[in-house]
Amino acid sequence: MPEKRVVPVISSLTDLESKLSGYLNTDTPLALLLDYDGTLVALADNPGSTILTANMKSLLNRLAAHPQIFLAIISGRGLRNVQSCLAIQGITYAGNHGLEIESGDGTRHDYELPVEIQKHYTAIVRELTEKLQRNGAWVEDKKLSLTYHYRDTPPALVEELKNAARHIIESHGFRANQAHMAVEAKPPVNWNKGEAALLILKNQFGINWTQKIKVIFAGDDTTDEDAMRLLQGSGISFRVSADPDLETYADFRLARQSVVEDLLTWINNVYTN
Ligand SMILES: O=P(O)(O)OC[C@H]1O[C@H](O[C@H]2O[C@H](CO)[C@@H](O)[C@H](O)[C@H]2O)[C@H](O)[C@@H](O)[C@@H]1O
Repeated sequence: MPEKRVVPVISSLTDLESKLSGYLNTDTPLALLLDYDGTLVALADNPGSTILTANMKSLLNRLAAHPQIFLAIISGRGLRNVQSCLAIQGITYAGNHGLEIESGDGTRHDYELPVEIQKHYTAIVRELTEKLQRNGAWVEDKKLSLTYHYRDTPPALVEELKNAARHIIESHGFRANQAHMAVEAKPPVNWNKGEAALLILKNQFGINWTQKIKVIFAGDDTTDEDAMRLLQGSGISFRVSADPDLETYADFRLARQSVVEDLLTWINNVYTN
């Protein structure tokens, strides 16, 4: 059973070139799996205000177009939402922490939530909205999972609202995950970003994908740890965090979100030089 631990940090392109020298080569295909918020874009005040920089967009488009690179985005956002944020055609997207997946050719995989769980979801949205959508906090209803945001809540009220939200979520049997200035409510099913990543890789490369490809995953949040855990030993994963004491299932820590640009630049350099 893998365990979380403090891992080496990467702070620059030079670091990547030295610490991962030889991991990638032009003869071996690469599956590049990436989270969105806090990874491809800096966190913003509101989910509608994230900015994908021109250089990141250009790097992602170049990587997506490379014949040896398979690109998938695995996000906590709703599927259509994250697709519209990136607007890159022909790649695979997973939304709602992997509950809904659409590949580049339009093939879908939708995790069927049992009716009982769907009823609880509706009840959580109603209860959170009625009781706790106040003092700047709000409910992002993504139809399969939700995010309770409290970024604009006065600090003195945060603990109270957060605890009350967790209580409502858990009283309906849902999982409450701490996220960035938010609590994510996820259905109690054995499906997460890690399971979604494995399914995407199997569908794209077959059951023996570990023998055919290199895999890189990057994410910044607690929900990304599921992918880091399940990919341990079969790929290399990176957790974006400024915390030197952070314990993670990833292989490396990226010191800040801007180092993701270095990661994409490094991959682009390997495959295009
Ligand atoms: O899995 P991700 O792609 O990282 O999505 C995780 C959640 O991201 C969004 O919330 C977070 O980012 C917002 C914009 O930067 C920020 O305002 C908020 O405080 C963060 O929690 C998104 O709104 C959620 O739906 C995603 O689950």
